[in-house]
Amino acid sequence: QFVYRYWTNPLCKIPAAHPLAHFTSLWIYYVRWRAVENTTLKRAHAQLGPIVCLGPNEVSVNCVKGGIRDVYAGGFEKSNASGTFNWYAFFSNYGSVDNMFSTGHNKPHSARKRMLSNIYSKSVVTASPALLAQVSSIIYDRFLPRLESTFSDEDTGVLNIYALLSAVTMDIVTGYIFGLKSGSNLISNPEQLSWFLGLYNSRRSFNFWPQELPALTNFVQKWIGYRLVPQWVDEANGKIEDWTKAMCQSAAAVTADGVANVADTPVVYGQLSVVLAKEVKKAGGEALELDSHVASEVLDHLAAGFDTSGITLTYVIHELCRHPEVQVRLQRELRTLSPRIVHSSSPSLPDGKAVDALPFLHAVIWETLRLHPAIPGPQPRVSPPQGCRLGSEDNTYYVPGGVRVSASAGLLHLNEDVYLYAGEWKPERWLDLENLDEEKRRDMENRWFWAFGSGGRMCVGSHLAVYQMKYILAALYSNYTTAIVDDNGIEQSDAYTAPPQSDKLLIRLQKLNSYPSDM
Ligand code: HEM
Repeated sequence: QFVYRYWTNPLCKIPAAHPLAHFTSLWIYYVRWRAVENTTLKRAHAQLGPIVCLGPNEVSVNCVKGGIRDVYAGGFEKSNASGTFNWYAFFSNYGSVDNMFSTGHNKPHSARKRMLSNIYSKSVVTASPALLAQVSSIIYDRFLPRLESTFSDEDTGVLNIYALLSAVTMDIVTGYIFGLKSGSNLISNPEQLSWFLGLYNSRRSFNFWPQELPALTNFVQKWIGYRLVPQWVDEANGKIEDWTKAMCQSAAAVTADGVANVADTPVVYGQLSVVLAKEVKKAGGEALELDSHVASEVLDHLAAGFDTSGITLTYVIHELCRHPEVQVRLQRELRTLSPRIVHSSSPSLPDGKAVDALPFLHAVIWETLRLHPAIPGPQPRVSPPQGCRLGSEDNTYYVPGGVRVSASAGLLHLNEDVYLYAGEWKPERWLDLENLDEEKRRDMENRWFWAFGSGGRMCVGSHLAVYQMKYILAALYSNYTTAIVDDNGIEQSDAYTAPPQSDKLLIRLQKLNSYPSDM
């Protein structure tokens, strides 16, 4: 039967990433358990080409045509038809309450996405008076004073910038979701920041069992009484859920009292709770249910939003420290902003459009998203019931329905034909793109650039992410020069979301105005 299954499986024609891959999934599970999946896939694609077989029911693709264009723009679902496989179900909250990200099937997913996409669109984000007021307050009243305070520390100007960036991005994202009054203030509360990061980061190494083998994980716990995931991980999740619900309740109270200050507008929470309330009413549901649905959705946004943006900013800063000449060029560009983002300008910020239009700031962020994507790992989908053909133009293979298919930004971004010297950080590659041949430009900018994914499940928060990252970097480098103090363990973790292995980057700030030539 084993041999029969092998010969009748169409995937056995696809080059195998390992001699066992055509026969069993054990090999790829072992790779995932050891947390070496990204490295393993990189090697496999380099040796075997743009499509490789990872198991009897699984392939990885690393091309645009016959790859991400068909799978992601083609609307492959996250869940199989029977609903027994959905890798993203792990991201539901409050005891399996789904959100947009965790929803397996496309129809309910698009209904939820329609409720939210307008408030995260580029036009709304760049023109939002509430967001501008929130970012102004967070930058001038929290972030710049926190940076300044490092000069009264014993180790003058030295700080773990990764932790602070997690705090700024969380404060901005929760500010937009819940309003400034109800959102977090992790920048000014170092104890709350360590409490939150402790809970959030400690769970990572336990993702494998519940995410890859949820049925086995439940079975072992129920029938053998052994927990593959320790109880304290559930408790940590519970505390993060309670923290989020408290922010929801505060935003509801602020709304009920009438929002007095534009910065306190709970933009996302406000819209979502109104639209979902209508849905629940139509379906005849309970108020309690509504609260959990709203909370599950916004918890996913705040987690997705702070983590990925904080990781990206950490690598921008690390690269800028390693390339002081690029840092000087960026600082020179930031001096053209009006007003400049220095303390004396408070509370005015330059217009979002002006910050967005700075070409060099854009280039350093884009090059970092390319070389150090915050989500470099595979994004699994399921082939449609009728099957499909995948692989590069001259070499395509039939893939039957129900097969796990994925692509990875960390691999697509290393294509030397599209990004010359792909392994090097070269922000200048993003400048003067209009001088490039149209096809080449589209390859670089759209087709192969995949930091935010593509298709219907693409990142809904990409414009908010870019908006906040630009303001944060502009504020930092308008005031300081940065240098590395300790970057041991800065290499990205081999994971779906990939923070620095050490969870830290120690840098030293030097005030810019101490350099007359920089003024
Ligand atoms: C540099 C920052 C960011 C990066 C690199 C990033 C990347 C991504 C990627 C690659 C996906 C698709 C993942 C998959 O399908 O496996 C995604 C989805 C998503 N992201 Fe982001 N993201 C960022 C910031 C944000 C922010 C600020 C938010 C806040 C709202 C956010 C919210 C979401 C949500 C809700 C989804 C699910 C979308 C859907 O299911 O349709 N992300 N993100």
